Amino acid sequence: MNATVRRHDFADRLTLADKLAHEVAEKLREAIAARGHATLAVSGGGTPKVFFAVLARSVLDWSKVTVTLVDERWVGEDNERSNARMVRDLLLKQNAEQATFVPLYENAPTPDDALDNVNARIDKLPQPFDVVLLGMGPDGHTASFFPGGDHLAQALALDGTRSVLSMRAEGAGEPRITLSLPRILASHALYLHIEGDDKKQVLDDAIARDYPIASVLKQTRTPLDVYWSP
Ligand SMILES: O=C(O)[C@H](O)[C@@H](O)[C@H](O)[C@H](O)COP(=O)(O)O
Repeated sequence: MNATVRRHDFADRLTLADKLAHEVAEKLREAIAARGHATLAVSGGGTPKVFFAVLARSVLDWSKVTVTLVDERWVGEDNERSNARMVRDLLLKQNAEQATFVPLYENAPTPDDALDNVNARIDKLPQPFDVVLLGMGPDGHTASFFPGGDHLAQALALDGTRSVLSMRAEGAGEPRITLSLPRILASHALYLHIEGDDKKQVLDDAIARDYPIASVLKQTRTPLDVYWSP
């Protein structure tokens, strides 16, 4: 049996960004109304940039929202590849400036040196998250679940107990730190945001080719909403 997967296709990326921001903002408002607080875990990379800019303008009580990352490249915020830098530059602006940000990176030589600290930081956040947003690479990775990753099996183990793991892989560039699959699936709402025909094809092929994203498609814990535009 596979996850419940709902596909939402849009004519262009701006329409997608608008609809997804509207949906996510509503989930955050509902969480605040129900629990007094909301948690949002976002992905890095290039795809979410427009969506972040739209979401940042959403009207809600951002002072009650905690934002963290699904994964991070092990670089400081002075590096253009830092996902934290992108989140600060694009999402934590305008109304969303009031949100609290919990980064995965800290100033340590390797993700392994910081792993206990980062795990403790993430474990302090409410579980489940209210909203988790995933992206996907052309190689079928999501979060930092890269094909051939050194901790891929541990990260994908549904009975794993660590929230955060380090990851090194040929396709990853620098060492990474990533939430585990069970920590990602512990979410009231789970989205995959992808753009382009190439990524649509990768997603369609994912289970047959056993790409890492297939682990999200095959689990039965958490329904997945896929937002796609050309
Ligand atoms: O830090 C990262 O690289 C991400 O969190 C990663 O999982 C991303 O979502 C995909 O690589 C897609 O990246 P693009 O949107 O740049 O294609």
